[in-house]
Amino acid sequence: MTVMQPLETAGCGCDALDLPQGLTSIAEALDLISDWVAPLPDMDCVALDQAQGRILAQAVTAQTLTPPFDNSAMDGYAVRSTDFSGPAPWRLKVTTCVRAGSPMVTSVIPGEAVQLFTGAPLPLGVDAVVMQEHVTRIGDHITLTNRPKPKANIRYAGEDMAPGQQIITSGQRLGAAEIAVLAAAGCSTVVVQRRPRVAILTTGDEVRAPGTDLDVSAIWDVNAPMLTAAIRSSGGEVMQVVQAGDSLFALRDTLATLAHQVDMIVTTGGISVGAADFVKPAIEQLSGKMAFSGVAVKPGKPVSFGKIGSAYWLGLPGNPVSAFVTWTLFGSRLMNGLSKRTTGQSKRRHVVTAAPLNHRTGRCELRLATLSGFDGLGREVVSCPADTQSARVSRLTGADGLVFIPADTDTIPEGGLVEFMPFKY
Ligand SMILES: Nc1nc2c(c(=O)[nH]1)N[C@H]1C(S)=C(S)[C@@H](COP(=O)(O)OP(=O)(O)OC[C@H]3O[C@@H](n4cnc5c(N)ncnc54)[C@H](O)[C@@H]3O)O[C@H]1N2
Ligand code: MOO
Repeated sequence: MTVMQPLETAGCGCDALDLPQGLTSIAEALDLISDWVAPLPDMDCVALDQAQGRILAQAVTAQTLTPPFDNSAMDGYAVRSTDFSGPAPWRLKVTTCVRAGSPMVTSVIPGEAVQLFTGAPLPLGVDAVVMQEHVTRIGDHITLTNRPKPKANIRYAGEDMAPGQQIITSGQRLGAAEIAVLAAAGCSTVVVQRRPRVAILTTGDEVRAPGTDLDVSAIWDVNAPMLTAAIRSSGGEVMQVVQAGDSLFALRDTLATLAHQVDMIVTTGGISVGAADFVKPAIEQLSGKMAFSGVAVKPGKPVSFGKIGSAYWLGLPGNPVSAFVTWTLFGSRLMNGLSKRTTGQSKRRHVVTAAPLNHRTGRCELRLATLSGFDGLGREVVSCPADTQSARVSRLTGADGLVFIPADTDTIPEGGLVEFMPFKY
């Protein structure tokens, strides 16, 4: 067994004092998001078949026994273990047959057995079920050569869930497993957190909607479709997707309008130091508040977070890989905070590298990584084919997650230990 060191919470190294001035460390930025975000108070009551992906708002307690009655776990014969004294073989008379969904047979007397199908209610007086493969049946008699163990192949009432038992805590995201538990407990509806309402605002005079013709120096909008998908899969409701040019006044007015309509605005682009980067000046004109402006992360250095009125604002860089990485890191923290999600969040874990990784010190680098199996010591191995290029979107497919190369590390040798954050969890 390999024992790895525990992960440091601020293990990316980007909080070191000698690192880029004015940038917030990753750990501090994540803490600021958690500190600033107040969970949405509203809840919805939804039918169980509409609950997938929603966050449970109230713990659920079993109201009844599950299973509701003692029943057979096998197709076979219900018997009384007291009938098996003396030497084998033993011969019993089969009096009747009970199927799943049939009424219970009330009595089985010594020397008799009842044929049961899986799920059929157990008759009174029996204490074991013998699989039909383990008996010889001739006419209405069965012969057994092995003594049945008491309680064999019986599912007892309440052995799965008992009244008063908490079966699922609040804050869980409902997937197939949780929905199975709720269905077994007889819940037809559940109380879930309201989905965070999100607006996406992409900036850039050069950005065009996919499907339109590109004139000279124009590019298609990658960020809006990508973020629409990412926000929906983190449980958000995309209310508006707006494409704005690089104009301070247009951005200011659009942000002001959106801030009244949604819980959260995600912008992309226009937050660096260029003369046409107007997102922060627009927020300043709206008297917005800034929690952090720039993080010691590569890619994604300009990522920023604050509030415009009552709406949260997450400002992602324009480069699509930077926007993807910073959404993965910070956007999901924000969504989880808004929807009170408490469990199942992306867990960073240790893996080892398939080849040496070189890195320019200064910012913690999040490099796209592909899981490639296990080494001879049973440790999970990742490959990071190339350093992160914030505009090379094609590398996103095939990546399983992000490897953290600490800010102050210039080389990680082959087989070196690194933190890995999976995209799917
Ligand atoms: N002098 C400096 N220049 C830059 C710095 C710096 O520190 N000093 N930082 C660089 C880094 S790092 C990043 S990241 C970018 C971030 O800039 P912005 O967030 O202001 O983004 P834009 O300049 O608006 O766009 C960057 C890039 O991305 C393309 N883009 C924008 N939106 C989209 C979209 N929706 N879909 C696809 N591509 C998009 C845009 O055309 C630009 O090529 O700044 C560096 N510069
Ligand atoms: O911080 Mo930027 O995302 O490296 O290109």
